Amino acid sequence: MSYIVKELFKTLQGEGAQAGRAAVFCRFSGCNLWSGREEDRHKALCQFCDTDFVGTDGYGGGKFQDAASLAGAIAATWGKIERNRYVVFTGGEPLLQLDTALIGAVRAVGFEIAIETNGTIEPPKGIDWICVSPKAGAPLELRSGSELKLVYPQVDLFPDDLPDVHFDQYFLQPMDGPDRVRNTAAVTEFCLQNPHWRLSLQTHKMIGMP
Ligand SMILES: C[S@@+](CC[C@H](N)C(=O)[O-])C[C@H]1O[C@@H](n2cnc3c(N)ncnc32)[C@H](O)[C@@H]1O
Ligand SMILES: Nc1nc2[nH]cc(C(=O)O)c2c(=O)[nH]1
Ligand code: SF4
Ligand SMILES: [Mg+2]
Repeated sequence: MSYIVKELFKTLQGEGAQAGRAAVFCRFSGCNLWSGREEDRHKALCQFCDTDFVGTDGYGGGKFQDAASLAGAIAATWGKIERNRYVVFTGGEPLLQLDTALIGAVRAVGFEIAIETNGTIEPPKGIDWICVSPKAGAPLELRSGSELKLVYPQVDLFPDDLPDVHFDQYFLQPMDGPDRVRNTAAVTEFCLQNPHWRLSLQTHKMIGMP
């Protein structure tokens, strides 16, 4: 299977429980909840996306013919350090492309594997860290995993509206955009009143990391 990748870069995980950890981010192109075109945003199911995932023109992006070649590019992006190898598959929606072949290929070169997903697609086996970020109006197929990271506020999707979910950790992430400051204050207050939820800040944006 070939893989269409928007960008491939080394950074620090900016969000959630693994924030601050060095990682290679493999951003797959394409999403099932928005075309990625601005002219479509107003009619998309997910309308608040902060990411360009269209095409293959980002840093390290491209079409990779097979799992071995993409795993090789991920390993080259990480560099020679052997310890704590960590790759985060994201997008776009990574579960449109991530498969057992790629999971096996990156594990074979020593990587711990994480995913950032909107929770609408069942993942293949073998992922070490599953971060699910539900979207209002989209079916939530994935109801368990390592962390649930809910962008807040979303119309018609409140933290306690998520029935029958079983995650190890629960995060609220202020929606970035014109109301970021107000949204951050709202998340802070919500977490003070509901202490099983924790604040997730997009720290990479604060320190100028991709
Ligand atoms: C760009 S998405 C890609 C992965 C997957 N499609 C998803 O939605 O989880 C990566 C993370 O950024 C979050 N995100 C997207 N737009 C955001 C925004 N405007 N403010 C805060 N977080 C945002 C998503 O909810 C998700 O947790
Ligand atoms: N540094 C950094 N951390 C991230 N955590 C989730 C991200 C994403 O876009 O999936 C992301 C990202 O784009 N950059
Ligand atoms: S589901 Fe994720 S990648 Fe798709 S539009 Fe929403 S935030 Fe962006
Ligand atoms: Mg991002």
